[in-house]
Amino acid sequence: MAVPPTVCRPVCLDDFEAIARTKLGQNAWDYYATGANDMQTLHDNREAFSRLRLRPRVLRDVSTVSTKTSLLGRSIASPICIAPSAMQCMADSDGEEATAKAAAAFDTAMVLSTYSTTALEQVIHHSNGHNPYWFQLYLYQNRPVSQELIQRAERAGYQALVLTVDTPVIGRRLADARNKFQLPRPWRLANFPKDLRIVTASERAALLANGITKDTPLIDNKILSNRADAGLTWTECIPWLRSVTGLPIILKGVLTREDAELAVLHGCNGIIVSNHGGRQLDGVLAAIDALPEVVAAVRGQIEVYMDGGIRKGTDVFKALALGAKAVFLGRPVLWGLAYNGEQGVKEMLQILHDELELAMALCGCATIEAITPQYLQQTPELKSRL
Ligand SMILES: Cc1cc2nc3c(=O)[nH]c(=O)nc-3n(C[C@H](O)[C@H](O)[C@H](O)COP(=O)(O)O)c2cc1C
Ligand SMILES: CCCCC(=O)C(=O)O
Repeated sequence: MAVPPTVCRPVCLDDFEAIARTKLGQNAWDYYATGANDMQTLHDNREAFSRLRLRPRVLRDVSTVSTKTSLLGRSIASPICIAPSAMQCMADSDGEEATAKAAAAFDTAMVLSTYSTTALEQVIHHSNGHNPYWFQLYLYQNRPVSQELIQRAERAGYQALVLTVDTPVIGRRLADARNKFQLPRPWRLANFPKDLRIVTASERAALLANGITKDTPLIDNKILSNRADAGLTWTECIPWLRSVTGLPIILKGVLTREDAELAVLHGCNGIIVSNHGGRQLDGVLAAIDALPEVVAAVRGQIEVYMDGGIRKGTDVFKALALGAKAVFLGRPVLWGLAYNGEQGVKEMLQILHDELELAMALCGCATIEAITPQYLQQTPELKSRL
């Protein structure tokens, strides 16, 4: 992982991480890099990819390799997309705007976090007129606040809502607790008013009575978890969403066949198989290990994507071979931003794209559609998951 100090031009995604480590302060680095509790799942997300072995075919014409694909019917240049990650301005002052420009330059999809440090209207402004922007949602007990956010996202032109379902409460991130993590000024959660108006007047009074103000550390004091609705259920939340929006609904954070079947049953339009980058329930299985059972459960009825631990072109290839329509990147985008803003994210995407093309050529796949489970060694462990 360590990059020699003389190397200033990253050549792989781990190089971006090593450089970002030298550029970010402890507060931001720990918030971005670490996971929940013992960080077992954070580690497994990557380790599980290395357990999958490729099974290449030869003498296939790979003189031209195309990574073109589509998301919910909209074409994109590559299946490598950008996951929602909060508070990107800590990595680079242009934050989410820099990321949005990089996504547009690559003609790929970006999901914007509810907790962005740039207002959602400002971010989509950088679209190339074609590449998909989706808005990630946390739902609040105070539903009018959520409804207003949804309507703003719709008005601004976001084409889908990504409802994160693995975060009814925030995971226990030890480094953030030790640092008493707080979003440094001048950054703020830009999709919300400056004060605590997101909660109702009586909730606000209760928070203030408990000594919680807008200056209290963010993660540790449960302001955000107080705001988020831990009471969401299939039968209430999805119909409510449907009643307030016509946008496609993607569920992010599904890891089991049971929930995948429920997602189809409740009319969701897609699933992102994810364990939130190991930041929520520590000890859950690696995202890539959960992918096959979710793909099998939905039986092609809706699109399935995945995120968690993607750092190499062969990781992307393996995820596609196991049935993901596309993959999403969390931390690598933050490392690209910390390295060199918009340019850094572009460089990071270019390297991963080139690595994917290389993996496709060396496996004998000229198109994304050609990538199937046959390109993976069928170990007993993998067979048990397929
Ligand atoms: C710093 C950080 C902030 C994140 N913020 C959000 C968020 O606001 N909403 C969300 O649904 N997921 C969030 N995630 C999870 C990512 O969307 C994604 O699931 C995860 O980072 C993928 O793993 P990777 O970092 O190994 O690529 C965040 C992840 C990180 C690292
Ligand atoms: C404060 C929690 C919201 C951002 C998030 O989802 C994350 O940090 O993983």
